[in-house]
Amino acid sequence: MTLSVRNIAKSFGGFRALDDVSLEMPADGLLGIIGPNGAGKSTLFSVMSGFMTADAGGVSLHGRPLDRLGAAARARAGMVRTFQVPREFHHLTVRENLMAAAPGQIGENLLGVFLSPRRVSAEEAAIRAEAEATMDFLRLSPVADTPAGRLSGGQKKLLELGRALMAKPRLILLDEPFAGVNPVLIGQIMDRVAALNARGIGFLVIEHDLDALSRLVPRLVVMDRGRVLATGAPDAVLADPAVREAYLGGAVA
Ligand SMILES: Nc1ncnc2c1ncn2[C@@H]1O[C@H](COP(=O)(O)OP(=O)(O)OP(=O)(O)O)[C@@H](O)[C@H]1O
Repeated sequence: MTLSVRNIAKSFGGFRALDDVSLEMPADGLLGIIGPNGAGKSTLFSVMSGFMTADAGGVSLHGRPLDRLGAAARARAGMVRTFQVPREFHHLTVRENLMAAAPGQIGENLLGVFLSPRRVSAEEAAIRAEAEATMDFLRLSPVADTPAGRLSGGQKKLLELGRALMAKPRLILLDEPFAGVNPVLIGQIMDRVAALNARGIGFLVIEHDLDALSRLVPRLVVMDRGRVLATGAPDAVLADPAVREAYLGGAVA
């Protein structure tokens, strides 16, 4: 089973943010995406997850083209993304944020409440149980009743991962999961991602912390100015002179 990105192009005005980007990975794999600021990494995630439409090219998951689907439908098809700046509801608690992220709630549809109140409350109980299990898995239970706005940077990233998990995805696109996170919580996030991957959930991870990312993923894609510059094992890719030149202007240690 494969995630396949073929010849994606995306321009903003006259500026080509993505220029013929293709990549492929096993849908249950772990792939890192690196590159200098403005390389097009987040734009690629936006196009893949259906938050933006591509000008050309396509994405398929398990051979199924996703291009005609919006973000919610792609999430139902198994692919969800997180954001560089977490998008939690600040005033809601951690538990409420997780429950609000569950897709396809009958209770959201007012008619459903009148037609099948029992189904609505059964569904709410199931979502609540799922939120508890997710908090337990991510070790967020101690802050279950804390408003998300009061969490540390790392806890917010864990909550962002938890909100993605509530959609029961097969593949998660993580945008900078370690940015602004202290080293202890970076270790915890890495550990949880590895545990989820062992259960068969695939990950694409955009990250500037090359040290942490290289420990997490077996394969990296390097992007530069909207194109894929190199692909391979972290050690080999980071030793590539073209990558060193493009990425941090040759200053990769
Ligand atoms: N909505 C938009 N409108 C106009 N230009 C955009 C838009 N989104 C991104 N860009 C531009 O496209 C380019 C790629 O941006 P993108 O955020 O994808 O890069 P990135 O590799 O994720 O960078 P960073 O590592 O800094 O997050 C940048 O020059 C950015 O200014």
